[in-house]
Amino acid sequence: MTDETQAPRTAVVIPAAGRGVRLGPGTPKALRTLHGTPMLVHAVRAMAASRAVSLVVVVAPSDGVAEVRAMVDDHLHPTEAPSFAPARAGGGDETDIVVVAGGETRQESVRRGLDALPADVTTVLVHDAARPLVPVDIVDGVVAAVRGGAPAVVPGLPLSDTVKEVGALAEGATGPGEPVVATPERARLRAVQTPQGFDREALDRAHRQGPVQGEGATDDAGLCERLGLPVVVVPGHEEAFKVTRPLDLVLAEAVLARRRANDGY
Ligand SMILES: Nc1ccn([C@@H]2O[C@H](COP(=O)(O)OP(=O)(O)OP(=O)(O)O)[C@@H](O)[C@H]2O)c(=O)n1
Ligand SMILES: C[C@](O)(CO)[C@H](O)COP(=O)(O)O
Repeated sequence: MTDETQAPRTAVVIPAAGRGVRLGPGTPKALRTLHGTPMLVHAVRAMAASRAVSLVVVVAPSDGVAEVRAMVDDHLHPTEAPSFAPARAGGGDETDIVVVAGGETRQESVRRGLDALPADVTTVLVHDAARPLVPVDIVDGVVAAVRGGAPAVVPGLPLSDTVKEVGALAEGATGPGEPVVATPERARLRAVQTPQGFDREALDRAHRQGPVQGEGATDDAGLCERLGLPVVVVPGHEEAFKVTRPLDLVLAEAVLARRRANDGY
């Protein structure tokens, strides 16, 4: 329950508890470095660059909470101050950072982050640590859409590939490939990114509903769709891509190098 007498407050939950299996063996993905800085720190900075964001909840690997807390303090609280003042577009207040332990799935990690939010938070963003380079304009666009009345907002981009739906091969069957069962109309598809933005009450409700069958909900907006809530897509950005496979690391380093050359980032 939120206190209507207080100013609306926006918080971000950053799930960062994944292992990064698709990236290959090594340190958990969110703790790997890009241009010498952990991916998670890039992601926190990207969120805190928005004037709207006053609290970030980082969801760390359950065996790495102390390490992540120390990393956050090293990179973002160098003077032991209780909160950190990021380089915001246009200046602004400071951002508090809380670190909590994650779960076995992304969905469980997000729920644990939601459980850590104070009562006065009315708008929640959920942002993958694995999307460290999202520009602040995208964050602001999502927040504006939620504050404008949309209960669930996702940034998205049109696809450049044609997408095929495939069926499963019958048990024991062999064949030259997976059978194609449909080709959805590409113009109506969007590849969705994060941060996804929500009315806090709607997202809490979506996370409290029963278990999801099959692959599960691969994003938080999907849980809202199951409740029948309207979800809208706002423009995403190509630099908000998810670092998933080794080639994505090469792209991320190249984007950072271009930013550094262009504006000394
Ligand atoms: N149990 C989990 C699994 C994922 N995540 C987070 O959810 C985001 C998106 O997930 P993904 O890119 O799939 O990350 P991983 O699960 O680490 O990757 P993989 O599936 O390759 O192991 C990441 O920031 C990841 O840290 C999480 O907090 N808790
Ligand atoms: C939430 C997400 O980033 C939206 O595209 C995506 O669904 C996460 O998927 P992952 O398999 O957990 O990386």
